[in-house]
Formats: sequence, C-alpha cells, structure tokens
Amino acid sequence: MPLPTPPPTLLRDAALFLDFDGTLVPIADRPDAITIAPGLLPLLERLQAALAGRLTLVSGRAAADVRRWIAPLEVAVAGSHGLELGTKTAPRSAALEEGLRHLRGLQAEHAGVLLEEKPLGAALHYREAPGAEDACRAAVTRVALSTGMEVQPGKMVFEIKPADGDKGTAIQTLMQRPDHAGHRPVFIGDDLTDEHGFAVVRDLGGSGILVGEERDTAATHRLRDVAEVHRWLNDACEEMS
Ligand SMILES: O=P(O)(O)OC[C@H]1O[C@H](O[C@H]2O[C@H](CO)[C@@H](O)[C@H](O)[C@H]2O)[C@H](O)[C@@H](O)[C@@H]1O
Repeated sequence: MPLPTPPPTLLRDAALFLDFDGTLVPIADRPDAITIAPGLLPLLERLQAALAGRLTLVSGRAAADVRRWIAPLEVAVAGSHGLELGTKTAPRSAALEEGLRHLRGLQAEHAGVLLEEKPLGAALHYREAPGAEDACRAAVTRVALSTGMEVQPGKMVFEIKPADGDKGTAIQTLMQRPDHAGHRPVFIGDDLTDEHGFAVVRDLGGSGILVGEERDTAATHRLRDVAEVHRWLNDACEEMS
C-alpha cells in the first residue's frame, strides 16, 4: 500500500530528527557541490524554536562538515551516521589508517572516484565513475574485513563505518535525554542508512518519513523530494505557531 503524505500536525509536541543529503539539500555530483536553499537556515531556526530545541540533524557526513554547511546557525548534529554524538572522537585505528591508504590508492587509479575521509571512517564515491562501482564495493569490503568495521551502501557510494552504532542507536540515545523523553520522535530521511532511524522511531511509537520513490521501508509516510520536504516543514511549523 502506498505510504501516505504526513499530516502537517505531525510535529506537534514531537522531537524531530532530520537527515541532510537528499532530504534537506538535493543530491549533487560531489559532496562539496551541494547548494543550500536560501530559505533552509531560517526554516531550521523556526523549527528549532517551535520544537523548544528538540531538533537534531542526523547525517552520514562528519558532524563538522554539516556544521560548516549550516553556519552560522547552531543546531544539534549527530554526524558519521549518528556515531559522532559528542564533540570528541577517538583517534583512528592503525588498521583503518592502513585501509585508508588502500582507498586513496584506488581513488588515484580510477578517474572520478572520490574518497571522503571522516573522523570515524570514509565514503568512497563513484557517482562520477559509475563503472568503478564493483571495484569500490570490493575495496570497502576489504577494509571492513581488516578493521572489523562495516560497509554502509548509499547513493552511488560505499562507506566504511564502525559497526557499533547507526542513526537508529543515535536517535534512541537522544530520546533518553530529559528534554526529549516523553515526546514522539519523527525522522525524515531518504537513503538506506536512514532505515535504521525509521525502524527505531517506529518502535518508539513515532513516525518515519521517507523522501523519494516508494521502496521496502520501515517509514510510515512519504514525501516526494527535497522541495516537498521544505514545503511540508514550513506547513508543520505554521501548525505549531
Ligand atoms: O545521511 P546523509 O546526511 O544523507 O549523508 C549520506 C551521505 O551523503 C553524502 O553523499 C551523498 O550526497 C552527495 C552530495 O549530494 C552525493 O554526491 C553522493 O553521491 C551521495 O552519496 C556525503 O558525501 C556522505 O558522506 C554521506 O554519508
């Protein structure tokens, strides 16, 4: 059965978790080529006020990267697929450093392949080199095996990340904070990494909103694209004022 459009009243008394790429900003050819719509930061600021601070961006990007894109706005960010919840991150293991050297070599071999290094892992992008998909998958899988980390597939990307957390566990942790407890979680996302978040908000009695085409998902509602997300968030914000 097709997923319904969420009602604009859904955010009343909610705790809101928002994915970044593909949800708040349209997908671009490269991670550094995204554009922030002029209305996005004012919208996030209004949401933050309407929700009394219960707003967190939960992104696959490094937290510092997301903060740089939304500056000067200050909103809570859980980066690296939810694993960067605080300000401190442990140094990379020797095995991961060795794996990154291997991935840098692969980037040098394949024109268009892009390695995005992050504090806790890395993303190997093949959007500009679709023919390198199998090589990227194999390289990232090899690093996962040698480090005990896990592969997170995404939109034209294979990522390597620690296996002991994801967007779902981040939302679970944040929902235990005193200012979130007792509120209903709502999570909006588009990619496979967001399914962990959809499953957790469903289990907590909240709602997951899938952005994009229908698919097998733990989300309960759907919005078509980034533009529709912005419109819906604006309407939901109006409802709360
Ligand atoms: O959880 P998100 O905030 O959605 O982050 C997921 C990954 O998004 C970025 O990659 C994706 O967006 C890029 C820019 O539009 C695009 O070029 C790429 O093909 C997509 O996979 C980001 O670069 C990754 O680090 C995030 O994990």
